[in-house]
Amino acid sequence: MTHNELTQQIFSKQSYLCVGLDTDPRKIPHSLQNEPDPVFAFNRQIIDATADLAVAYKPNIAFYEAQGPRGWESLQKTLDYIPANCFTIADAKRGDIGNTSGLYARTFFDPSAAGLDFDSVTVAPYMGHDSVTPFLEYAGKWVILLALTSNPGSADFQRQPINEQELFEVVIETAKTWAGPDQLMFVVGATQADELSRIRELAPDHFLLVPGVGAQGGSLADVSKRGLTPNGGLLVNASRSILYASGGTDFAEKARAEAQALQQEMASYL
Ligand SMILES: O=c1ccn([C@@H]2O[C@H](COP(=O)(O)O)[C@@H](O)[C@H]2O)c(=O)[nH]1
Repeated sequence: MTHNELTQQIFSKQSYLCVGLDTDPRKIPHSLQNEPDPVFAFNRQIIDATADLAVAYKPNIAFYEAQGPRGWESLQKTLDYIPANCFTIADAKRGDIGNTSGLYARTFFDPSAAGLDFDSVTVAPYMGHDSVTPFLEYAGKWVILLALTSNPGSADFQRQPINEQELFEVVIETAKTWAGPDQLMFVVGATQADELSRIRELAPDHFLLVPGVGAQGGSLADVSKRGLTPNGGLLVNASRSILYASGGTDFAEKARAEAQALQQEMASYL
């Protein structure tokens, strides 16, 4: 999906919601446990309940890898089920020497390899340009680079001063020389909303993927006030607060209600 297509989806759905598919088999309602693939059965109902409210879906790969081959099968079925008008994110946080990154890129972007055809993958910047560029070689695919993450440990390295900047600022400025806003986004945690104005000065045209509203307590209002651009420019993710809004048979209905509350608030900011 291109930058323009994503922007169009945001304005037509009046939403910049990304639903995180962090599906933990231990949290799936009992009513689905006897399904042949409980994870896919759960995801399918979540997608059906939220597809008109969300512009993106983000399966976190850890939840699928932890299930071994069954998990990869659930991931592939889930990805195939996501409607074509929704942007897809493999939240895998990959990055290695170039030769190895090339294989990670193939895994998520080349359907003839592992069967997966994501629009984007999250990548860690720590190993530098040659660990990121193999992902950028796939035309039409996106890298979403970790910049300032939502967790407390983000202070350990990302906030360290370096040449009168903080490390996350150096990451953004440097990575902007590797790819433009049509292929590169940055991850900024919703819990870091205070830094968003500064980040917007550095990256006025890049999409930001913002996880951390809902279970992590980030403020959608603060993120939107500081991060929205005339083109939208944000994908705000919520995972647990939507997926597990109810543990009962009404889980899809309750997930929809959570997603709708976020979408309606987003519409008021657009
Ligand atoms: O800085 C980051 C980067 C990634 N994540 C991921 O987003 C979701 C958040 O889940 P919630 O349940 O809404 O808290 C999860 O997959 C994280 O691994 C992040 O939270 N922060």
